[in-house]
Amino acid sequence: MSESPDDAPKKGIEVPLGEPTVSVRRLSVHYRVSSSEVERGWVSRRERLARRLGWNRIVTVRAVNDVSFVARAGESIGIVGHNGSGKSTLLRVIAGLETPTTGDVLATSTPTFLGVNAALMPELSGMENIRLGLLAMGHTPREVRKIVPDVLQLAGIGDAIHRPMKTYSSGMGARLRFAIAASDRPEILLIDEALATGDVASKERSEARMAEIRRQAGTVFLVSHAAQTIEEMCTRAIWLHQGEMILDGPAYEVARAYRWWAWNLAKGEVAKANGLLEDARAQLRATVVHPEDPTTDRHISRHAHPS
Ligand SMILES: Nc1ncnc2c1ncn2[C@@H]1O[C@H](COP(=O)(O)OP(=O)(O)OP(=O)(O)O)[C@@H](O)[C@H]1O
Repeated sequence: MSESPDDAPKKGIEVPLGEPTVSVRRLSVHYRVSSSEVERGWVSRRERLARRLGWNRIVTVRAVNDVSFVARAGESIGIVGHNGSGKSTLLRVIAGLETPTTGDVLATSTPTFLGVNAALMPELSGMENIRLGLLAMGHTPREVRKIVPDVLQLAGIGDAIHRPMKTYSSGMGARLRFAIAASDRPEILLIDEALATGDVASKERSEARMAEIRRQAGTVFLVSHAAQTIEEMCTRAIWLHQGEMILDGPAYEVARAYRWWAWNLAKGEVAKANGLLEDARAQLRATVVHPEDPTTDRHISRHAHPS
């Protein structure tokens, strides 16, 4: 963890809140996997012994565990947490790419998902990928011609746009994917780490586009390990830890709490870090809004999952 604690008070981004767009209700995603596949996280003594003896048991990984919240138009929500905390799984369920074990997600429109591995073709040039991507998003060839200059400007990768994508750096690829997905100014945009690799200029363009989506009463979700990215780009943040929601609040507050916890953990101050987790949980319990409350989701009718 390269980040250090920053105690300077931050103002954060403030936006007027609109109607609910996404409601996540008591969502859990549990995977049943062979014990030898579980590499990360805590392993019991019994499990260690079983592995040493070569026994293979089926264990449950609680990737997301009983998470609830309501997102509103005009919000950009950062999802922050350590490796394996459930960030990508949560985003995939909101995108409708994965079915939850229990709970559900309601959304006012189908979210646009922008993953690090969004399917672009490495052999084709950036320009060809833009055209194909836009056609795949349902645009007509005439619309594609109109939209391409906007995507090129947002991607900002110059002449490299005519080179095969397999020659791009991960940052260039990420910017291109963001530019294609954001060209639609979707009502609900889900981004998985794609912005973390950009340089300063591209980050500013991405930030401006996210602000524009927010102004048009859209909702943006951004998954990142980097508390700073979340703080700079989001209005609100959710901290996940081992699948559990630890804190939900203004991005600068959550980013600061997360950073302080991660810093203590990195310094080996485990007891202090555990205490900070407990404090954050207590704060969440004191502020939580229950999505079961009919007033919070009365405007949400369509299920996020196409099936
Ligand atoms: N398809 C799967 N089958 C089994 N376990 C999975 C699967 N997908 C994710 N997991 C497990 O679920 C947990 C959460 O994974 P997830 O990728 O959502 O975390 P993350 O916070 O996005 O991690 P990272 O920051 O490392 O990308 C991890 O323990 C992971 O190993």
